[in-house]
Amino acid sequence: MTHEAGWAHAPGALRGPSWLREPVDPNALVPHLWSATAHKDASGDLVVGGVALPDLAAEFNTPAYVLDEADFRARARAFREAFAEYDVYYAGKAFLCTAVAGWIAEEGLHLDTCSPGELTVALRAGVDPAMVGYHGNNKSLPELRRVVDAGVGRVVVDSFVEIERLAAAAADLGRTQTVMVRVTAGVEAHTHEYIATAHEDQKFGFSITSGDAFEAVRRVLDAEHLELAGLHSHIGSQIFDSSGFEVAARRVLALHARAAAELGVELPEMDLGGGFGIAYTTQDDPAEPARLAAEMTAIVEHECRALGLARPRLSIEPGRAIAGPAMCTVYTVGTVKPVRLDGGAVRTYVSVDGGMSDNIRTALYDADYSCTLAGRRSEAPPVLARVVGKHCEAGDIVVKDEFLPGDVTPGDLVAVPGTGAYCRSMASNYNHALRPPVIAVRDGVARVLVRRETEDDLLATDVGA
Ligand SMILES: Cc1ncc(COP(=O)(O)O)c(C=O)c1O
Ligand SMILES: N[C@@H](CCCC[NH3+])C(=O)O
Repeated sequence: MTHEAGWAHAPGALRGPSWLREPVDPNALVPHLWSATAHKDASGDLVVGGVALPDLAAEFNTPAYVLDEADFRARARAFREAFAEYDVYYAGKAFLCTAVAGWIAEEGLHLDTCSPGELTVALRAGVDPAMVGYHGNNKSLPELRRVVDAGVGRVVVDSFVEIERLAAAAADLGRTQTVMVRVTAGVEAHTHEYIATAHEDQKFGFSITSGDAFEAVRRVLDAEHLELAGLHSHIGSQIFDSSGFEVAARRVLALHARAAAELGVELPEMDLGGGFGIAYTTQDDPAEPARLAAEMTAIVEHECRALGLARPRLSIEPGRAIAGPAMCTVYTVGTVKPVRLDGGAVRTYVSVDGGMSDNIRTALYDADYSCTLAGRRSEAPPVLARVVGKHCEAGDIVVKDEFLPGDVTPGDLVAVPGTGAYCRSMASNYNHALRPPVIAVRDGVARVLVRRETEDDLLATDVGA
């Protein structure tokens, strides 16, 4: 059923951004935006992992993050299999909890961490420390001592002072620590400025252009208790094609070649980072891991041949592409407010019981999301809606533009797909909001991985008057 002649297309009606289309069937899902097990049943209930979201909402309340375990595992496995000759590090910053760290280990992936808290979760889950990587642009000496002491497989260094600290920590503990040097390859990733990381004017890595990266290689090689494995480059996030990786690989391998020529060392490893994009809306068309693997491998092989280098062992660090599509957030609608704009068009503001505290990405990166009614069918003509939260900010927007049935009403459930990456992990207690639980669903069973916060949790850190 289409709604080309529907309410939303009445003269003066808002049409939204040019890429946004009215749903062909508002009672169906756009499959590539949802986790693999998600579908709508005959009554319009959204079912994920065999669990109907109205049942889940009744048991666990809303808002709630719903994690499709089979989908998460399948994506992790797809990366591991497509990049079988690589080490695949799941970037835990996207979403991490003890259960998920365990799934990553069970699926045979490495785990990338970048804070003491993430490392704690990995160790608590029983992940082999040798399978863990450690990142960060400001690691303290006590932090590095702990990392070395834990036996973390590799540390990616990001500054000269850190090389000194890490060497001191390793010497002190009588260990040899494997190290990667993070370099900025000078690539402009076509993504939001705040999530691009390989251009020169930002905080991460050693610049190849300025010579700092070569100097860092020299210093790590000179440090008695450090073992240099290779170079690391992460060009940014939500990247859809391999052209940025191609330029980065070429520049990083040129530095491998310089190290071989001038310092006499062939570096055995290279990491091309994460950043693989996912579909948040119908405008996004991400590449499959197999295609990415083939393209990236071809690039590296070609460059190595041209430079006369043996191909280094490769690694990557996908986060979003594994966790993102595996999760959705379910909310309850609290109010519906048609707002008449200049020119007479109407935007329907649908307020839900969460917002920027459980998904900051719309406010922070101007990110686009989509959504659907999750608890009933509707034949009402669609209206252009904006799904907003309950925080004290006009920018508290979850979904900027989406067509929802015109009869959307308080009490309806609304689900937003693609919230597995950087939503729970960047959630806050703004306005003393309680961070929502993460509920794993699989084969008809729902289980809590992270429980909902309580007001007692909030008060626990407030020591009182
Ligand atoms: C060093 C590093 N590796 C991996 C990632 C994961 O990126 P993504 O979740 O976009 O794959 C990030 C985050 O951007 C990162 O900074
Ligand atoms: N947090 C960002 C990506 C950058 C994270 C890691 N460097 C996002 O939500 O897209």
